[in-house]
Amino acid sequence: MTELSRIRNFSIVAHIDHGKSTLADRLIQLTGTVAERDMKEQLLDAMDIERERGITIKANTVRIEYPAQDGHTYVLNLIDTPGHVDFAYEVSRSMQAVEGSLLVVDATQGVEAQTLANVYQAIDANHEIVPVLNKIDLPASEPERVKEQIEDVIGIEAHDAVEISAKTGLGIPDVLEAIVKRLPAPAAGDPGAPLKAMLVDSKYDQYLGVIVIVRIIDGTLKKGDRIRMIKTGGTYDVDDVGVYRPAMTSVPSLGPGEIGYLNASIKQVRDTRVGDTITLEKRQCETALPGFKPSVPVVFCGLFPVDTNDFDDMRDAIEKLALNDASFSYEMETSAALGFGFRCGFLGLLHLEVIRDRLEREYDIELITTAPSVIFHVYSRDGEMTELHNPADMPDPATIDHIEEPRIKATVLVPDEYLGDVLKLCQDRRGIQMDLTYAGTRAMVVYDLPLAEVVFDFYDRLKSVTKGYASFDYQMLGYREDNLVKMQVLVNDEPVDALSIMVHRDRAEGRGRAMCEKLKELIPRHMFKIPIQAAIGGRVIARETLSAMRKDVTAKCYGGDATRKKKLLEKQKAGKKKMRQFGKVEIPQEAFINALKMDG
Ligand SMILES: Nc1nc2c(ncn2[C@@H]2O[C@H](COP(=O)(O)OP(=O)(O)OP(=O)(O)O)[C@@H](O)[C@H]2O)c(=O)[nH]1
Repeated sequence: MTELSRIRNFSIVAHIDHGKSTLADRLIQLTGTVAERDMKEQLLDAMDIERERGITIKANTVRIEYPAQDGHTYVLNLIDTPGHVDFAYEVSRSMQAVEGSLLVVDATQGVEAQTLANVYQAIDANHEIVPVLNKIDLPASEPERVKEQIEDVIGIEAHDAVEISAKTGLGIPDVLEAIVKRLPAPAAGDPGAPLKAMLVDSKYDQYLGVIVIVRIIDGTLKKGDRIRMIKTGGTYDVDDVGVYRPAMTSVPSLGPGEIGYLNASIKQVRDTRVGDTITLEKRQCETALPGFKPSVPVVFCGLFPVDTNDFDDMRDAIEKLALNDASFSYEMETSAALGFGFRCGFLGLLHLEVIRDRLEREYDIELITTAPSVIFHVYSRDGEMTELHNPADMPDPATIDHIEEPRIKATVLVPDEYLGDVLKLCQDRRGIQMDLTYAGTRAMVVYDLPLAEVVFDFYDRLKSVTKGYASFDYQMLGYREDNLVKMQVLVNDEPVDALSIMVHRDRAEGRGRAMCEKLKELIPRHMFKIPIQAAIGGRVIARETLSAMRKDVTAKCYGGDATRKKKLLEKQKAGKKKMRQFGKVEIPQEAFINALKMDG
């Protein structure tokens, strides 16, 4: 057990790409926590998707031993937090487990939307905060300007910010000293008291089962203890207790102030709740840690196998994924158009992408993803509210009194010259401006927006209209009534349920027209004429006609060119695999998503 005054627990908060993972790597490297030859970039980002996209999805932790200038050796526990908005809840939980934060800001970029969102969470958790300006090796870096910006926008002292380059290693020793000198030691706990530990995070290990990250408040945790999770009520025998250095290393026990892992033959991540209190079965602590909210899915979409024969494999894969991701929900869904599949719920769009990628990659299943949607609250005339997860389940409009939709508070930081485009985009998405302020040459715009207008392609559009210079973050505001209707699409007079969406009445015609035009381009011609219509209830509001095909694809290859002909036919065949049959019409997979994209 380490003496409390020699422990520092901290996290690193930053906007995506400002260098959080690179800094963590340097801290680990400089303290010799990992032998030089084992050093690979971004040690903490384990999953492939994380590596490829350079984003941190799941929080990780590492223990570093640092001999400080004062002659004492300190134990530094770093909790790496996810950087993306979808995982804000995990960030807020892991913040509770530490006392301080390094606020990393890219000195060439300055404060961004997620810098703000994350630092406010650190402030909420009463953290001591050390600002760190990264990337000062770059000629474009402006540390002085960014310091001023941190003071103006965030409102914390920044004149003594540590200036570093996580890439070259410049200034890293100063960061270590600042952690020891400027961050507080953990509050005193009683090692003899009944165990009280916070469940910070849990993850699944292929060989070891569920590994739980804990922060000890009071008492001592050791191998052989029988523990109880207060909220879930589960009891387990502890097989191993240890710390990440960053490799898992067993220790005899963990005491107050310490952060480490426990392994207790827990079968699934679902059995653990981030924020739960862990105590001993025999000697329980009197009070649990302050409550936590379970993370609830906010974005829903249907996932269907392209090849209906893959359904059983897909069910197995989804069940496996769900065991280890408590924030992902699913239920079976049958679509007249797409057959058997699943309606799945996610924390946000990135989460959706991650799960879809994993299904396709790790389990080799080709998927059709229907348009993401949100949960609408549908109030019937007799005052009852039902949650609508899928536009296809919309009750008879005659029975509906009104419909409410979730709204968000979106914060966008953007250089001046793109401000006009951002305002237009938000306005187009039914946004209501709440605030507009300036921080240097950047504008900070706050909008009240319907989540439904954001989940689909808002972020892509924002990036494209601002050439990637805008940053974005959001939080839920609650539900509000609006004039919402369900719009259906009919192809060859048959409704395609996977293309049904909820839209604002005033926008229905525009959206309907755009979708019909898109589908006309996306659906290949057939031997017959195909009407494509958008309708609200029984009323058609937009219509296009796809004319009949005149000649087959190989017609223009005259007799001789056999290979070319074969290639064309093969291409056509491959294309077929990705098509779905709707009545007599085949619709290509990409049509389901592309038809819904809203262009400028
Ligand atoms: N020139 C320069 N580049 C850096 C420095 N620090 C990080 N980078 C680069 O910036 C990019 C982003 O760094 P990451 O460490 O992945 O950023 P991050 O904040 O961890 O990103 P997330 O994990 O997605 O939140 C990488 O390409 C790094 O190589 C630095 O000091 N100087």
